[in-house]
Amino acid sequence: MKYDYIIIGSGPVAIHLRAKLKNTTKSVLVIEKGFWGGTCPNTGCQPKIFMEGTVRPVLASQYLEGKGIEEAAKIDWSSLMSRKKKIWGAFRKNARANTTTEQVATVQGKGIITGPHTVRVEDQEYEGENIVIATGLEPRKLNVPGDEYAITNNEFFELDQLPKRAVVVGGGYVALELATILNAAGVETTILQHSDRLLRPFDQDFVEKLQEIMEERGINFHLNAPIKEITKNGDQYTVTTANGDSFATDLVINAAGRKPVVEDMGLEEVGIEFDLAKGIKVNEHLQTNIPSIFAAGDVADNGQANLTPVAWVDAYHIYDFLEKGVTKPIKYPPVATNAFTYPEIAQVGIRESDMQAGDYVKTLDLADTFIAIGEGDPNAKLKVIFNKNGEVIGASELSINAADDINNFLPLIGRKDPIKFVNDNLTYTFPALANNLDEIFRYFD
Ligand SMILES: Cc1cc2nc3c(=O)[nH]c(=O)nc-3n(C[C@H](O)[C@H](O)[C@H](O)COP(=O)(O)OP(=O)(O)OC[C@H]3O[C@@H](n4cnc5c(N)ncnc54)[C@H](O)[C@@H]3O)c2cc1C
Ligand SMILES: NC(=O)c1ccc[n+]([C@@H]2O[C@H](COP(=O)([O-])OP(=O)(O)OC[C@H]3O[C@@H](n4cnc5c(N)ncnc54)[C@H](O)[C@@H]3O)[C@@H](O)[C@H]2O)c1
Repeated sequence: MKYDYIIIGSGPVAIHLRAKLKNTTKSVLVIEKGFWGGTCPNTGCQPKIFMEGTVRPVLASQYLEGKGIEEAAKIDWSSLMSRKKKIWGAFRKNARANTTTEQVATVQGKGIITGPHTVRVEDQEYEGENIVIATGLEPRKLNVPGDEYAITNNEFFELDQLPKRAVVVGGGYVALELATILNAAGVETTILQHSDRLLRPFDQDFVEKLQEIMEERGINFHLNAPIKEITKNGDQYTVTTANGDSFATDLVINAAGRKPVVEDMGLEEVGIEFDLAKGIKVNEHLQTNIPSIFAAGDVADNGQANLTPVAWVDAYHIYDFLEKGVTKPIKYPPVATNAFTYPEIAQVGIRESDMQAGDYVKTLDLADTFIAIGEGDPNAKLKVIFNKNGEVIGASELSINAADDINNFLPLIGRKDPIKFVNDNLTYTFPALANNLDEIFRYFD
């Protein structure tokens, strides 16, 4: 069978590429070995943000207990999970059928590349004018005895029962987001991070403050604590670190990073260049060293953060390059990112620690703003970084609304005249998060 496009992996890359290809008569085959829709709607962003919908008001009520709220709310895990499973169960059931159209064929199974234009699934070979590898990331093994006892994000969003205690291995996005949910649900939560830093892409002053706030809520952090082994005794586990400390627990979560899905899928045999840690090597059009084979999204070594909107940008570029004849190299817009902790921590552009001579930072204590006072967000802070010409080159935020507020800075990144632009063009609703811009640009200058 012959197609114009074969996409291996049905995640955000495939979703956005096939949406664009709807404008054409090109035939598409999507191959998926696991859940249709990929990581984001099955084991990533979407179940996470769904659970945040309950976690946020519960934590907000804790902060405001005795300050306007009589009794803080509590999470009812079983009704939360049954609502989650109802919504995502239906999604999983229908996702493949919703992908399949007259234009888009679907195959369930593992795609193995056999040549510049061919992909095999079990005994069937498919031919593609273009092949797009969009196989994403998967949890990295812990490489210690007892690794098999640890669950990952793949199982976390299915947990029927909450443990009394949980040990989360890792100190990145997944570790801190899952720890936030567990702690809000009343689980005694311990984070074991092998190095001395958490959440590397973010402003480290804010990360330290976040750690302090999470510790005040009862989350135990152990940095410089690489784990040595996990043992099981009945229903309990013991996690031992190289420092000789041991932690008894009812659940171990491996959140120690994810690796590109590149193995055992024909890359070596066909001669496609890749790196086990960074992913598949691509040029400025996301082509691999075999021009008919592209790689996009998390699995591509595209120099970008592994985020859903980046996967969309990749999909759009492949469409523009192949269907519109656009020859300009891929250009990523400023990519904003946020860890869904409580408070949240967000970043776009450069951080204070990346500043060069002549750059300067303006820091705003958002805790004094009416929204933060009302919502109970005493640690809210914002930093905006400017270069010597006054252009905005970065913003960092720690606040319960950081994920949304950071987006207000996106249109200003790289602007030569941010103050004039804000003054001349933007009159926001008041009071609202965007008034933080007023504070930074109008009252400071
Ligand atoms: C817990 C968690 C939370 C996250 N939260 C956010 C967030 O809040 N915001 C954000 O921007 N990003 C978030 N991410 C990252 C986001 O999920 C990814 O960046 C995004 O899903 C990448 O899309 P993709 O299409 O490249 O790959 P994926 O969505 O990973 O899809 C790859 C698909 O390929 C399939 N596959 C692999 N190998 C084969 C093969 N040989 N044959 C057939 N199919 C194959 C896999 O089964 C998978 O379904 C989160 C990730 C995790 C793990
Ligand atoms: N909110 C979001 O946008 C969001 C949420 C989740 C994931 N993601 C994306 O998915 C990617 C993967 O997330 P992640 O949290 O799995 O990875 P990560 O790279 O963010 O974090 C992995 C963490 O584990 C630590 N670590 C590595 N090996 C370890 C070991 N042996 N023992 C203990 N700790 C160890 C690392 O130092 C790091 O802190 C992220 O980089 C991000 O791009 C995004």
